Amino acid sequence: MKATRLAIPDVIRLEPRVLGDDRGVFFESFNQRLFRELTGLDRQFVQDNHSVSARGVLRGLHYQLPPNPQGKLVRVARGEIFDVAVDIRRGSPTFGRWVGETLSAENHAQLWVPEGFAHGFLALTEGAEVLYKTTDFYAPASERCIIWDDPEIGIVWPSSATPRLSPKDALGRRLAEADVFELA
Ligand SMILES: Cc1cn([C@H]2C[C@H](O)[C@@H](COP(=O)(O)OP(=O)(O)O[C@H]3O[C@H](C)C(=O)[C@H](O)[C@H]3O)O2)c(=O)[nH]c1=O
Repeated sequence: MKATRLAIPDVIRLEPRVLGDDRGVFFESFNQRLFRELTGLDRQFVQDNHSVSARGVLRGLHYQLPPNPQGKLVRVARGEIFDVAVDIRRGSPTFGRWVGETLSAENHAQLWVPEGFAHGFLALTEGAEVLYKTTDFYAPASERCIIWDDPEIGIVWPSSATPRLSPKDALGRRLAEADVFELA
């Protein structure tokens, strides 16, 4: 497993060791000890999520506020997504900045999105299957949404096509009006 801290260092790209033989491949998609050794984080994951998206679907930018903030460990089992994390911790030197990584079934890459970040992805292939672990349970009352194309954030999505959004996501707030985290 390899860990790479991105331009916002709290967001980490992880790449598992892939073992191939004449039958196919095997890799440990999650290992608590390795995760702790590579990230220095001691997180317990309590929920696994699985979504399937048509090409052009954009889910996000979502987050849960305290008392139910969620760290997410995201990977792709089929197809490809552009996965984005936005720092929404007021007081952070990278507040309002974003990082994005291409995650795919082929590259096996994963993204650790910490609590305090909004998360979203654009499905780049038909039927993109995204699996992710979360560090707290789903809490709709704590959930918030920031609009995907907020000019203040300026995410450069890898498609000029208008994405397919849920009604909820289409009504996402701009960062300037959103409830955000306060960096301790
Ligand atoms: C997130 C979640 C949703 N649901 C129910 C609520 C709705 O009836 C249905 C679809 O929910 P939603 O439209 O919020 O799903 P996504 O748009 O994929 O939301 C997720 O997408 C972005 C990328 C995220 O980072 C979050 O994990 C999450 O917000 O599943 C549950 O029952 N449990 C859950 O944990």
